[in-house]
Amino acid sequence: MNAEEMKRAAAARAAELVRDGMRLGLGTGSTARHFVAIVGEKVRAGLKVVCVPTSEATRLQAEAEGIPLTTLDETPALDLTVDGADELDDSLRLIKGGGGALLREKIVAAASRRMVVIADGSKHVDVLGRFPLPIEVNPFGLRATQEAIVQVLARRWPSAPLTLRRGTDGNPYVTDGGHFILDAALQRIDEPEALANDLVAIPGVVEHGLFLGLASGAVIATDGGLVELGQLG
Ligand SMILES: O=C(CO)[C@H](O)[C@H](O)COP(=O)(O)O
Repeated sequence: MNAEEMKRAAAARAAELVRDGMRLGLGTGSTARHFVAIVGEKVRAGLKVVCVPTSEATRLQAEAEGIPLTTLDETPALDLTVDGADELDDSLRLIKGGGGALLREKIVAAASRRMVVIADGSKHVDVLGRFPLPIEVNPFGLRATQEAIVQVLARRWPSAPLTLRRGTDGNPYVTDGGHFILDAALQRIDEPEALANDLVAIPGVVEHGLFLGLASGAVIATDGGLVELGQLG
């Protein structure tokens, strides 16, 4: 299987969890895109669901698929969210935000009774951190917030690069919420809970890409077949 086939296979397994009447969170990224497409096929075949997209990109795709959408204001509790990840470990701790949608992804995951991660095997790691950790910040006071983050990181990572994410036009990348993203190249995060606590305490940090205690299960597509972690049902 090539990478796209693996993503599709993981998405198809997660789509088997979808039942009539469910309230779904729809993730963001190239793997979640397969899930949204499969849900679209099921909706056109008669499935009744309402969905909350985790980004404007996913909203556009879901609308094009004819998937009925709702908001967390109308529907504050969801049954299941299916989303991709940039990294996941055996304890279902994640790094997310490579696609820039971490804030809405985390809000939607936290509003869901279950979150199932879909990924290809390259995302499954022993220790989080090789993927740079996205940290979403308010543009106001960027420099001060950046320096505060550097100070916090310096306790464990004295020289970790912290880079302002830029778009293809060279300008700072702006999230759906109007924020910027700083990517922290940490290589290895041995205590993600401690780092998460430190980051949320910094004024100006809107959210970070450590998803801890949110995922209940995962479907990982490998050359040897699908591997399931945690609880899917
Ligand atoms: O967190 C995300 C977007 O903010 C994505 O879920 C993550 O980047 C994985 O994307 P892909 O499936 O394209 O590898």
